[in-house]
Amino acid sequence: MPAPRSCTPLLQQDRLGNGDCTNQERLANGVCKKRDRPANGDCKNQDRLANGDCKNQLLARRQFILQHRKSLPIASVEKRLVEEVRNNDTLIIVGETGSGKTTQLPQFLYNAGFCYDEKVIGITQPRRVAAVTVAKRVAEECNVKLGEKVGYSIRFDDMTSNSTRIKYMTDGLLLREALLDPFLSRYSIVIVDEAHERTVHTDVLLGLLKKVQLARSKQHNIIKENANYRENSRSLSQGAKYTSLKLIIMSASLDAKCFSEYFGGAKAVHVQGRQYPVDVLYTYQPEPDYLDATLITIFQIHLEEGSGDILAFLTGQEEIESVERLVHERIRQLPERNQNLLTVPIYASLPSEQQMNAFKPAPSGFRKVILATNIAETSVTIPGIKYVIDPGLVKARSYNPVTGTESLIIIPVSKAQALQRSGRAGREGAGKCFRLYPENEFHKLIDSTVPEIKRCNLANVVLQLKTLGIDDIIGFDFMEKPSRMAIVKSLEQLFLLGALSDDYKLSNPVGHQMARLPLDPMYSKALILAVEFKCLEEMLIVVAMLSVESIFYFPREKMEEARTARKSFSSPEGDHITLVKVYRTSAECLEKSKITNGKEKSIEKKLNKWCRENYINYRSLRHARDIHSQIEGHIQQMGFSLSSCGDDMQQFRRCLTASFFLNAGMKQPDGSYRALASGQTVQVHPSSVLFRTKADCIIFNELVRTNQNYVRNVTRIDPLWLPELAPQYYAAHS
Ligand SMILES: Nc1ncnc2c1ncn2[C@@H]1O[C@H](COP(=O)(O)OP(=O)(O)OP(=O)(O)O)[C@@H](O)[C@H]1O
Repeated sequence: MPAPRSCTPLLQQDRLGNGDCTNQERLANGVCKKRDRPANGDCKNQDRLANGDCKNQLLARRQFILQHRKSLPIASVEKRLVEEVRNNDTLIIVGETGSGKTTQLPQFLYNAGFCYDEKVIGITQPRRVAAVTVAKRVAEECNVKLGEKVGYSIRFDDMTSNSTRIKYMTDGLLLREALLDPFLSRYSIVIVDEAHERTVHTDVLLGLLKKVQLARSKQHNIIKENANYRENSRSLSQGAKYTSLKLIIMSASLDAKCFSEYFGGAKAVHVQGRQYPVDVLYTYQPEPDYLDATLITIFQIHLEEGSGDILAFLTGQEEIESVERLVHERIRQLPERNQNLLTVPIYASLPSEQQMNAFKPAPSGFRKVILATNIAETSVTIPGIKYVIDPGLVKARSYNPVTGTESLIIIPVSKAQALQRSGRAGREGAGKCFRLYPENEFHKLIDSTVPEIKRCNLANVVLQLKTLGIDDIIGFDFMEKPSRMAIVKSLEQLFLLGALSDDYKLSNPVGHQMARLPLDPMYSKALILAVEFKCLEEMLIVVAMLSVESIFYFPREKMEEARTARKSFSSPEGDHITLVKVYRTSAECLEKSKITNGKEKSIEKKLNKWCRENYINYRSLRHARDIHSQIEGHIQQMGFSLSSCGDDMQQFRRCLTASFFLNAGMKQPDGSYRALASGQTVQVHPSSVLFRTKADCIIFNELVRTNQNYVRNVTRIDPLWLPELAPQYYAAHS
């Protein structure tokens, strides 16, 4: 392997202009001082707390945080912002990345008395990792234990208590809360942060909050009027419950006008200024291989720039893992003095405690490079990051309502996303962002991301809205309406899955059960049906394993060994049963090591070793185990009992057919398949165990579009099962 090239040609906007990025004088300028600062969390140990040194460190840390808060741009407009919130029921706040919106505004509002009558200020984030890390930071700033005054709540992890008044959460979680408390009566204020991301949850939440806000102010007015006539204490206390709901929409890169219009001309305010500058650099030419360009830039920074950690944005787990391997290979070729570079991955399907590794400081003398998907794009502050590498791409969902197929495709980021990414540098000092595309390409990017609601299957959204009692989906006040065709398709799908009655109402128990499970409707249906087919144990494993990215991995240099290892798990019936085998064999390995050595760490080590030997992705498997136990909890709450079909895997395949019948394919004379629901021609993906042995009829879980249409996670079925087990679809379509 050749040593890394010294420099990808980069042109610094504004300041440098000449594109020379090897000039040591310039590079020395922004040396990060972060390691001089008191380290976070240094004083956990109680013994050391008693020690005066540590107390001093804590005091210094508090002082430092206080100073830091005062220096944030938002600090100078605290009074004005509080006044604006008092005077407006809905407010839109736009302020630069790092100006202090997410961490400071909730504290301003708490101090201004908005948590009267034990009300809560709720702040939603599109991503779990942001909700958790920001809550931790704000708890530290408030000098309280996390879960007391300041807490967070995300799916399967609730760190709040009765005393929590500032609550960070995912937007999906607030939607689920609305199912139990349609007036969101615990909240005095809801802040929808990073609204520019326009995730499907954000968009549904905005529509719902608009309704709740209206309903709450109506209730409030009625109760106030009643209370004027009779000093009735009961109606007064109800009045407290139904005080009007304040709504704040926030982002650094928001089209304030369109949000304002949606909220009936709501006022928009701008918070000026940012704390530290970020220099943005571009390449001279488009980069033909963005992964290679990322690698080169990582080493260019490592070898030529001053201290400070690196955050590189990639599109998914597989990419992150392959870049991670390449970085390790190249580190080994460097002189020993330069080998002080660590990699830390972070992506959505990584277990939470492993995600948190990205937030831990690198050991002294080391530089860390965080390889991240867009989960690290907004809201988060990763201490130590001074350099951001942005290849300008993102993996996004795309949906074709005509064929009913959803796929993940790699597309250029929007300007808003590019801005957010560069905003991850310059949070503790001046930073640099290396955009791996020419500057003119930046100007061609779309301003903001196309809302997810316009490019995804809406079955989940529709089921959620129906559960909230919203029956007229087409008439629902979406900020941007999804296409009528997409709505109709999802209503049809839910009807075929048995969630809706023939007048499209959520009037049967299956629909309610499906809505209770936090899964895609087809997966929920598979679990519910598995009770009948007596294969819930197997289906639960499959659902958990399919919820993570790539269980198997095939390193380029050891492809043959990896293939041989996979063969030992392969089932001739297909990928689903293969996944069951992997899960069960790994569970046996765990059991064995529990018996021989009960210590948690060494058990995990054994599992890790077993995974390496079998070319199984350890991180994915751990995540699948987590998901398995979380869904098992739901299933138990719903009163289902786990039953296994034992060796009768036909039962299991029949159950798959009964639930995933919309994803069936029939072999064509040329060896390709015809997807029966959409009529598209598809190929079995090379990663499937059925890639070579072609079955006549298959069920698949996923359709991926690259240079052609591939189906992944495939199982062989008997074509006669389709009309037998899904007559509602196949009898009608035959
Ligand atoms: N976990 C943390 N550790 C260290 N510093 C932090 C942390 N969280 C926030 N900060 C500091 O507080 C500043 C303000 O962060 P905050 O998230 O409130 O900004 P913001 O305006 O919401 O930015 P964005 O739009 O990027 O979310 C950061 O630039 C950083 O200096």
